[in-house]
Amino acid sequence: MKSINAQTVRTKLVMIAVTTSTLILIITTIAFLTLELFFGHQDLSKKISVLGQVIAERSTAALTFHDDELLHSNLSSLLVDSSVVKSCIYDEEKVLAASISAQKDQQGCPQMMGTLKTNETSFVEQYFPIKLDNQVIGTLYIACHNGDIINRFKQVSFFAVFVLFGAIIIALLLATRLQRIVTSPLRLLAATISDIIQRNDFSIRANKHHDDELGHLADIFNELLSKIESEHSSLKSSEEKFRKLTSLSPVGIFQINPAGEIIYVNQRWREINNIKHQEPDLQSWFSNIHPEDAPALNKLWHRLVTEHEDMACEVRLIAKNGSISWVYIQATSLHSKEGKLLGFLGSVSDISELKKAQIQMENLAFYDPLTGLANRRLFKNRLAKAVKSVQRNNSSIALLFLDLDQFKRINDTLGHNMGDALLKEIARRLDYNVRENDTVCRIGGDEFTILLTDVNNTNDVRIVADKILHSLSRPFMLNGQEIISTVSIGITMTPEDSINPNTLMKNADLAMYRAKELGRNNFQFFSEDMNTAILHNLEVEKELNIAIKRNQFVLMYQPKICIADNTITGVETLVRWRHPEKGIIPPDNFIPIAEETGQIIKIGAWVLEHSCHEMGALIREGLMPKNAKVAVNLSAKQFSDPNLLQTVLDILIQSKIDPLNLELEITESIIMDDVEAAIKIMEAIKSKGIHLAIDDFGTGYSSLAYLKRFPIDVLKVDRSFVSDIPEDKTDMAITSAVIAMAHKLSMKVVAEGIETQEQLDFLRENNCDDGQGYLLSRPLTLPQLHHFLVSNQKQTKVKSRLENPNDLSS
Ligand SMILES: Nc1nc2c(ncn2[C@@H]2O[C@H](COP(=O)(O)O[C@H]3[C@@H](O)[C@H](n4cnc5c(=O)[nH]c(N)nc54)O[C@@H]3COP(=O)(O)O)[C@@H](O)[C@H]2O)c(=O)[nH]1
Repeated sequence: MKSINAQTVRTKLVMIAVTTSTLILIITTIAFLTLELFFGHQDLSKKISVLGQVIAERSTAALTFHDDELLHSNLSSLLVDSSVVKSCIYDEEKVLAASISAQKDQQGCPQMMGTLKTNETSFVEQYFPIKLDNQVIGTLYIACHNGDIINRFKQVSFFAVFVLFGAIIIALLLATRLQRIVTSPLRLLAATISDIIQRNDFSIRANKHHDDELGHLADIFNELLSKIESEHSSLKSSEEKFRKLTSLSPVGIFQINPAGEIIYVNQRWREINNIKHQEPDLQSWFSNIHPEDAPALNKLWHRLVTEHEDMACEVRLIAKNGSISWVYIQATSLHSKEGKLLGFLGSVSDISELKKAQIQMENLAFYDPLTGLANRRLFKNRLAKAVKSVQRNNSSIALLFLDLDQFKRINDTLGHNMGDALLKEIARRLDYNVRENDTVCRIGGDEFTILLTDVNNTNDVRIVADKILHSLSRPFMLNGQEIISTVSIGITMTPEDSINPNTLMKNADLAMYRAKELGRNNFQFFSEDMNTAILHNLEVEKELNIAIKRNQFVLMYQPKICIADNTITGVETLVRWRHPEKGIIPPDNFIPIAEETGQIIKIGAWVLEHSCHEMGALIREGLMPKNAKVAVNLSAKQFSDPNLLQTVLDILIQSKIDPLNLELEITESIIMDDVEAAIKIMEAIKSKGIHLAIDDFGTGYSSLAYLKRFPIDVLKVDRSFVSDIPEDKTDMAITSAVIAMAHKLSMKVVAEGIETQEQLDFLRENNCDDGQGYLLSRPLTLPQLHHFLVSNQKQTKVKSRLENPNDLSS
């Protein structure tokens, strides 16, 4: 038999209802029957009491007068009542009269008063004192049989049991009916729920039958369903969104359950990991990770799984065909509201392209894209590290600073592509000539640096530098063309020279300049005197500032003479610095410093202004021919100064001379520095009618192709060619060729540094236009020039008179 808890609600309801009703009925019946019994007895007692009192009173006289007959008659009257079984009258002790119902009494009256008490349950007995004047003279005993009461009780009990059973049956029927009222809505609710579950349809609603608590329950249930339905639909739609998003996602998405099994991956994940159809599993996925990246990933993964720490890392995946791709894996743990671990969600992105770009960027950041060598940044980095290690290991390193000689010329004459090809080849040769531990770097343009580590002494470095010079001195074959390129190398050593990377760079740079000064294609070790030179230059710079402010410059004028007729064609202005303590300082001692510091702009303007002013005065005074020219040297910085032309024009206006009276001398090397830009500047100057001269021609590697394009009026043959005439036949040949070539290009030729008559004669024979040199005149101060011009004029007149005695005008 099932326990009550295991019973259905229906059974429970019926059982409870029936049991309750039965119990109530039984209790009620028992109470009723008990009362029935009790009241039966009470009625009987009352009846005996009334009868007893009446008979006791009526027996007083009979007893007083010993009237037995009356006593008997009184007692007999009692027997009229069918319930009275016996009645007796006693005097003090013994029975005086008795009336006994024959059918009902078996024992008769008790003989003695003392034995009157009895335990007889089937009788109701009472004693009544018979009094006379308040004196008990006897006792009336009445015993009634309770058989009627019992009979009645039995009948009532029978009826009650009958009613009880009837009531129980009715209760059972009603309980059955009642349980139906209660359980059928519940059953319908349960059916609705199972329907919803089976059909997974949250739009189904429970029917409400009555407006009672169950109806309310149906309402609440339906309300709950509405909520679930809306949440379900929003869950569905967000799930749908998630599915769509993940299917469209360019990122691979994966989900892992707490047991570590992959339970979801999107299409992109499959594509990235090259797992097309098979069920994805974590182990085989991780087995594709590059062995070098696996430990880091495993560590992070372990932390994710054990400590639920979010992870992100970049790893390489190896495909079946061996190709490698970079992926970025991110993962996080998922928890329920209660904090229970639900699993892990992660993403995988293919970052191969990004990595490629990153590597390229890194390469760009640290390597020279043209040559593939380390760039300045990487070099500085390595130099700083090397210097530190030198300090730790007591070793030595050497820093070589290389600058290609005349690279610009190659670039300009042969084109940038050729220049690039040359740089690449030079880079290759440099790299070839050093050890693997050494660093070769292109720090920009045509400048390279080399870091030689583990150097024992300067001899080691000499050997490398020699190797490099030798290697680069071999001709380069580029695009079928043979190119010669040399390099100047400055070398500094650490810790001897410095342990500061910046100072080392500066040292090497200085040494390289010294190598250039010493004729290029050589190497020089840094020495302290180079630093001394720097300090000297700084001193000069400071003093030049004062000189500019205090007008400490003076001009010298070196006349230019027409070689054919010895007439003055003009002067070249040569600046001097009249130092208050050091005396006259020649331009070579301060112009390069002024050029480097930019002070040349102010000094140059001052020279131009005074030159033009004096020339104007000399022309106006008639000491100079109207077409005479004052030649002013322009430095590189002046030439490229964007304000140059305006400055010159302003000065021409102020000094009131014609542009034709001004000639600007530019060295060949200035022009060759940036040919195209130089041509533009020269054309602008030329367009204003100002003459242009190439100074020091023959030293600056300009080619004929370029010369043709230069808007030049005068070509000044460098002193170095003139000085060896007539000893050096080559110089003579070059000088005559230059004169011829210049004439072909409609240029005038001025020969510089004429010191001997032979030189002058040679130049005259070769049709050189003008000459300049100590033979003709040293540079002169303004008063000296005045004197020179005056005496020259006189000489010219005398000579003219001698040659043309009839000409009165001269
Ligand atoms: N940018 C500027 N440069 C200038 C200026 N003034 C001069 N200079 C340049 O300084 C260099 C040296 O000039 P200087 O010491 O004045 O020497 C000049 C002549 O004195 C010297 N010269 C002339 N004739 C002879 C000679 O027969 N023999 C000989 N040994 N030297 C001689 O040559 C210098 C002039 O040369 P150049 O300019 O090439 O014609 C010099 O390069 C000047 O250009 C200035 O204001 N600005």
